[in-house]
Amino acid sequence: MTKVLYHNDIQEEVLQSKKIAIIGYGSQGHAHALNLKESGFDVVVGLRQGKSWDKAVEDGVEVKSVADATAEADVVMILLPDEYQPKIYEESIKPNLQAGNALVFAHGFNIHFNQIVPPADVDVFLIAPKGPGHLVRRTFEEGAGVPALYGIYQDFTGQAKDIALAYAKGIGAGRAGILETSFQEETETDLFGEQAVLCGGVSALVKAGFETLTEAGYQPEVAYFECLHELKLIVDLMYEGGLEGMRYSISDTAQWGDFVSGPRVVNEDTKARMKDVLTDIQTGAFAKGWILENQANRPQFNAINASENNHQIEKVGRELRELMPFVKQKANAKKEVVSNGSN
Ligand SMILES: NC(=O)C1=CN([C@@H]2O[C@H](COP(=O)(O)OP(=O)(O)OC[C@H]3O[C@@H](n4cnc5c(N)ncnc54)[C@H](OP(=O)(O)O)[C@@H]3O)[C@@H](O)[C@H]2O)C=CC1
Ligand SMILES: CC[C@](O)(C(C)=O)C(=O)O
Ligand SMILES: [Mg+2]
Ligand SMILES: [Mg+2]
Repeated sequence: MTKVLYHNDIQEEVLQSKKIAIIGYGSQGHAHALNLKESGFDVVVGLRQGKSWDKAVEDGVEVKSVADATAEADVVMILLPDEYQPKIYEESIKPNLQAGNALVFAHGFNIHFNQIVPPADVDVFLIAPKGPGHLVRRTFEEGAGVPALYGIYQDFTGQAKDIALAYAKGIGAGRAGILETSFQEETETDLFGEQAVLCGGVSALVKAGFETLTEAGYQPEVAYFECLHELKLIVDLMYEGGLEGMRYSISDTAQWGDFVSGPRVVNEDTKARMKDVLTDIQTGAFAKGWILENQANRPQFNAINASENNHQIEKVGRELRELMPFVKQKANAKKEVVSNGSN
């Protein structure tokens, strides 16, 4: 079995004498900055003036411009949106990197697809949490953590692995498990997971289920609770006990329906489509399309986003969540950071 490292396997001294610049204070940025700071590390956040800057100051974190934070740091973690990283790297990070610094990513996209080409005299590695940034923060505060992958692209100092592991420990990943990967594996599996399963696959499945019920004349509220709201409760059981743990808690009727009807919906045809998605990722076709979409100022992204937000499942969901204060509270907490972080 692949070696999984945990909290007590890792020495953090190598990072204690270093200054860490977290560039960006969005979903991942705020979590890394606050978790590392509370783990005892010396953190500065690099930003432009704006909402994230104000939020970071409010959170008690030292904030400087991207150029100044990079210039004074030994370890520079880029937690900007992937699509903006190359430009900000060229303008403000690259000119301020010094030999022996570490350049760090939470996702391998820009290195793997050659959008950022780092100098030869720095360490380059990734620490990729396998979970949303807001959960990296929330689980850390709860005394738990989100697993992370580490991968070394360039080891100029000979210390890249030790620094990477200390960083992963500092954000709390050692409580859940830290695994070695490569930039290629992380990039391709992360893109595949978010497109085919976690985000794209699940959203399409939920919407198709909702539409099937409402088009058959069932109440949208019933369809919302059945196909979206309850998904979290079912996935929580999978998170805790795998498919077996989920099946332990559901009725035998549900489990039989799971066995006989699940494969009628997701089957070899679906797997063939998943393989197409993976091929587009591996060949770089997906990356090329995303880069071009950004160069054209996102016409398709914006149009699809507007139409998705207008779907009946979203309208009915907004109304129902207003009446569930325990759900609303968490959504608002997330929105506050997201609206401060996203473009
Ligand atoms: N989201 C996630 O949970 C995960 C993300 N990752 C990776 O982590 C990285 C960061 O992603 P994510 O956290 O989603 O990013 P976000 O979209 O949440 O980051 C937004 C942050 O970037 C700042 N920013 C944007 N443009 C600029 C600019 N021109 N100059 C300075 N700051 C700027 C924003 O500041 P402002 O308020 O001024 O706009 C904000 O603080 C990506 O590589 C992603 O793939 C990896 C694992 C999971
Ligand atoms: C699943 C989406 C993700 O890969 C993540 C939260 O891990 C992302 O890029 O946001
Ligand atoms: Mg991702
Ligand atoms: Mg991911």
